[in-house]
Amino acid sequence: MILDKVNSPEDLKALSLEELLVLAEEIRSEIIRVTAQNGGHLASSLGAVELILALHRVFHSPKDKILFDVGHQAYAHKLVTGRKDRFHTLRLEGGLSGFTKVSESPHDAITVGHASTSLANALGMALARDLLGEDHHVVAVIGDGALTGGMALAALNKIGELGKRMLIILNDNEMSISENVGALNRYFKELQIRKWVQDMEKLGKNVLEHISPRLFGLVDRAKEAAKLLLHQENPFYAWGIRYVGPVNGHDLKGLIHILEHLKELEGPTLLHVVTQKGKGYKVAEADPIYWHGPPGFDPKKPEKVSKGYSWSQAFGDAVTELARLEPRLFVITPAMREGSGLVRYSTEHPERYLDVGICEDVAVTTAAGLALKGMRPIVAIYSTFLQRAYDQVIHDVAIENLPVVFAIDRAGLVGADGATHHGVFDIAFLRTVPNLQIAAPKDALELRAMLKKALEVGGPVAIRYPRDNVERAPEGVWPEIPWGKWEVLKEGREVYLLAFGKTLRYALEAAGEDPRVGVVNARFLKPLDREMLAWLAGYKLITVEDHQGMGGFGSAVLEALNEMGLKPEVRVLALPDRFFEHGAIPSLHRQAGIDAEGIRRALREMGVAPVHER
Ligand SMILES: CC(=O)c1sc(CCOP(=O)(O)OP(=O)(O)O)c(C)[n+]1Cc1cnc(C)nc1N
Ligand SMILES: [Mg+2]
Repeated sequence: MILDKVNSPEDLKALSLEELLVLAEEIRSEIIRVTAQNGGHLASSLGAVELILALHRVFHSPKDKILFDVGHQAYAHKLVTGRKDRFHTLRLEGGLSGFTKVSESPHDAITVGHASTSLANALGMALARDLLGEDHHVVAVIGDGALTGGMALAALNKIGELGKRMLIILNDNEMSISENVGALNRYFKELQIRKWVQDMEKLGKNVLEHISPRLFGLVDRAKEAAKLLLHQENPFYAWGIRYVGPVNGHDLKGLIHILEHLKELEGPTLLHVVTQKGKGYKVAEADPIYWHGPPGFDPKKPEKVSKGYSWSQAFGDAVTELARLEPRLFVITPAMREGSGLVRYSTEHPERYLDVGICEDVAVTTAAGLALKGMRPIVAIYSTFLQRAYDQVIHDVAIENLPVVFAIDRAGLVGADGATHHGVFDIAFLRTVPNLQIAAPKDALELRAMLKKALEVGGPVAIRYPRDNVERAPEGVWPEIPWGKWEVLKEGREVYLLAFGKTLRYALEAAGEDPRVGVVNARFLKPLDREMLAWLAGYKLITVEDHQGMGGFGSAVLEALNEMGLKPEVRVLALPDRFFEHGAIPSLHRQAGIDAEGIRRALREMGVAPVHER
């Protein structure tokens, strides 16, 4: 295999074009093989193979900095930068990250997972390069989806003003996870299909190539110049950035040729590259949405697998029904229609659905605008991505106590996506915000009850639920829920376990039939159920949460007990003050000590050893 000869990007410089083309196919096969075993971002990485080979052929990483936005499309980059022998460990505990990661390789210029950060990072590196008198290239690869993020657009504005030498590669496959959105995306599409460009293309190819390649070359350059000229309305010009393209992102020879030229240019240049998401694997080309991030599959007979009924689907089903009952309901997603379970809702209620693109800040503040006009918006958002809209939650929603519901999905440790995607800070950063209430349902029925009640109680309400499957709740059932009240699931004589969401299952498992150990579904995190807490203070207490310990649920319980002058023995089981890497969720919970075994350990330490151990 050619790949066997590639141990660093420099090895690519010695390969012929034919060898590079063979290598591209070998890399595709390896990406399919390992993603089939481990799961991962298949379609994005297949679409970026030629682009990555061309970049590493032309530039000299790690001296030249090649940044990948989001970093999920960089499997080919990992394979040609000395990690092919570990590639089979992709996204596995202790194995390679599914994204680029500075600590993993000197070729990984940035640690990513969240979108739209590459351009500001690139600007910083270019500024430092020039200040330090260094001479290297800075190249940022950003997808059309990531370019919908405000950070990216704001960085472009600054990059154009400062005029630093750098190359931005817009990897345009017209897809985010779902179909991409936004006016820029529409413009890119138009650029690709602009009639006259197509006609010129056809004319150039069919007629001129036969007459004189030299003349064909001239016309080609003339076309380029004409494009540049006629694209004065091209937004990148407004940003002060040279725009080149669109070019075929799978034409390895053409990419190398154009990159060789562009690397010599001064100032910021954007090369618009058109690729196909899933390129080279029929099922992924046909359905880049499902094959954006499939779980494992049979590479010979790739079929979609159902991952079971998830909390996301339970949420999607609930709001789809709720919208029939509440005409003011409006659901917003920041580019996560599938991930948030909103495909059905978006089909049934298109007029009250909005995908704003990868811009969580816009999602939250758009919801504020809807609420100010009397609507009842729900922002469907992953815990980790809500971090992008923290000020908007405070400034645009909470200060005016607006009725916005935050349906926080992926709350807790999320597994193979790792540290950039774990949703383990939301309780801490939300519970300090006045007016904002926080709840965590124990099952799909309680989720329905909370969503419906949240629309009635008014003010901002966050409802958090984990990345997990859940038992489906019957349609049409909307149970009442005593707002702000916890519920005792099991009586206990000596100690009570206070848990919610996913850790409730561990608490019930640890308590078993032991009459000394009670279990409380502490489903309201703000406000806490102080009345029940005062009663519980007569027992030993263990709080359990899939969240950072600092500022989490346990902290809130300790603060409340202190304010009430109550001093029971309390153990807080939560994540320690460090980041958790990627790995299987049960294993991560075990490491954090928040699973049933961790609870039993705490019970032993409190002198309540499990019955069979006495
Ligand atoms: C991995 C992940 O979490 C991805 S990949 C992706 C689509 C990116 O589209 P792009 O066009 O940039 O790339 P493409 O896949 O090659 O088409 C999204 C929305 N997400 C979720 C997401 C949401 N919001 C933020 C801030 N960051 C991320 N990463
Ligand atoms: Mg894309």
